[in-house]
Amino acid sequence: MEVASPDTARSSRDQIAMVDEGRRPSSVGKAKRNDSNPWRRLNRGPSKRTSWNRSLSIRGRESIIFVGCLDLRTKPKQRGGRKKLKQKKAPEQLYDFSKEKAYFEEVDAFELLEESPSPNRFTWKMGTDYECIEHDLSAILGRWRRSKLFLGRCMAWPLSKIMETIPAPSGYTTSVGSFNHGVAYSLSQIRETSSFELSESKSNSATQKSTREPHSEVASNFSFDPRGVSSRSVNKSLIGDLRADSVLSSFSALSIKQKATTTDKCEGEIALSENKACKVVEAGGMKNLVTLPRESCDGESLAAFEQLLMVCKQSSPIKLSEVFLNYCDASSIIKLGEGTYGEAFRAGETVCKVVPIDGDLVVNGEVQKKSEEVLEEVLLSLTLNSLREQHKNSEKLNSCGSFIETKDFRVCQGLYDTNLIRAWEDWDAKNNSENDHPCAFPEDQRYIVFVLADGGKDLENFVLLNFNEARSLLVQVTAALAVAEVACEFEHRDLHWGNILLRRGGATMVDFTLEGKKKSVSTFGLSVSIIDFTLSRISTGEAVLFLNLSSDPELFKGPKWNIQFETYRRMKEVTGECWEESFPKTNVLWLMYLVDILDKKKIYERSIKDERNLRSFKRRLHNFESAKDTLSDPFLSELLDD
Ligand SMILES: Nc1ncnc2c1ncn2[C@@H]1O[C@H](COP(=O)(O)OP(=O)(O)OP(=O)(O)O)[C@@H](O)[C@H]1O
Repeated sequence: MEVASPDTARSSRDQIAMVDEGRRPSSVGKAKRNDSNPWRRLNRGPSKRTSWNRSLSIRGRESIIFVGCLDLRTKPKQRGGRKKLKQKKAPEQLYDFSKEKAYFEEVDAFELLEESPSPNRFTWKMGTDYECIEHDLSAILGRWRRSKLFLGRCMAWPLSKIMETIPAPSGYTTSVGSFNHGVAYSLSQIRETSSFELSESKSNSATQKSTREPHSEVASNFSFDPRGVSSRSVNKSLIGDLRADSVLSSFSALSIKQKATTTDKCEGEIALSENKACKVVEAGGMKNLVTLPRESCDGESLAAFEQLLMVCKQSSPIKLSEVFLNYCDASSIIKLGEGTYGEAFRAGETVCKVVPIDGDLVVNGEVQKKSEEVLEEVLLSLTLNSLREQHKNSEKLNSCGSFIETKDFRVCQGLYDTNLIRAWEDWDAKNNSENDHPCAFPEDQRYIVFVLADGGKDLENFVLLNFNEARSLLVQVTAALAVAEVACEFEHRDLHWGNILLRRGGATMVDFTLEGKKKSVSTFGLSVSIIDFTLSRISTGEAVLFLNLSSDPELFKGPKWNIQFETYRRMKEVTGECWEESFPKTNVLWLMYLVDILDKKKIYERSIKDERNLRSFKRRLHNFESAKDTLSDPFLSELLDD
């Protein structure tokens, strides 16, 4: 039982609400600890966040880039019951890498400092409500897309093709046909000479490299089931004129694990180095493990990290304190809330969400996000921001202002700032944080800071006054989802009550444009902001960004009685686990969840008739396939002005 605290314009009587304690991984951190919750007690472990509430870092954001008929996604793992994906054909022809080569040369030659003025020299663009920094979404997207394309194409090759790209010493040929045990090839890159050496090893347990140049580093390890393999010649030259080291640096720039099929019908996995080591590769019942030297790892996140720096217009990471000083006095910083990944602090009129990235330290029971995942989240946020920009331009077909505005991003490095620690501890004393103390971060810890507009208080902790507010909330959320659905096939996929922020005192009407039609919603003084796009799916027009939720089975194992977990399970049914495809019905599922929350978990002034209307709306929701469809329901459309 939780006594909800009064909000600015709350009614005179105290409102008491039962609080739903079972929550999805990422929202656990938003909840106050409640020892009466049996689920929590069951899972109390040494770490504050427990295994069931682990979430996204083990999944990793994925993306598909549209290139003609090429599908450059990483293939999802096949599991029992999963719908087969429509596989687009891998390119039959060898790809012409000249453009990508030119791009990487351009990147190599790129002088960050030129494009990265110091933070003090930013040009500020005055928005209607607050200042924000201009981001060139298409340039960022283009840069990201080119690098993904390059990597995707390299990885789209069948294993046999990759083998053919390995220039062996003249006349070097190997036959693998007669082996009846595991075979692993280690591809060694000798930087000094820009040439390669293929080393072969045969072992039942672990790969042993038979030859290794003193200056070489293992860039990747191929392993496959040798059964059925006849023989293979590897003395082929590289494709086109692409330099071999470019191919390898692209391999090491992202950690990708992908099935590859040789022309000899044997299957195997290409495992690329991920921090410190190549993955364990299992094929044909064999396990092969290759440990990489440290140097090969640092390059791995470089491409994404450099792009992040570019997005932030930085030449190098800055200190956390430098970011906050842009917005407020250090002493005025207060912590507002926490999630599995981020700590949200108020800094003046903005909210800075600090997310540790790229480190080895497990934080809040989670592996830290990688630069490449963050980069895609940045792209997603900017795409949603563009709906706001369009909002200012009345000519646009689809626009709305209900997704939280991301004003800026910053890459930081160093110890957690003392003022942030003070704010963290103050919050902990009052709210009993579920997150790890930030003192644990090492000196070289990197962070991404999302500078956001202040959206107010989350629905879980906000006290609604009356049915009009509840209804307006539903209309505003549905309208925002409908606009984003139509504009960029957006699905939030995690719209629990911690991710809807509310504040009072705004305009009496909010406007949006849907398919060229301008509409307004009565707010009854309440304005809604939707946050946290970590699980969201979006199509930027050139790529689909999504998260393979099936990589984290825990997400679907929450208690049966919990509507939030039921919603994840329903999403799984609706999508058939094809998370990359568009299923606007998932937005409707979250609207059903919201109606349930407003019906069962929130207390506010409402009549019996209001309750009946809300429940019959919920029943009708089953018939809708998208938020856009839902908007036509009279329960919502009565609050809309054309
Ligand atoms: N723009 C904002 N304005 C006000 N409060 C915010 C804002 N962004 C985040 N918060 C607060 O911080 C909390 C955590 O934010 P958020 O959900 O984005 O973090 P997260 O780590 O991504 O969460 P998750 O665990 O869901 O992945 C929110 O529930 C909210 O209380």
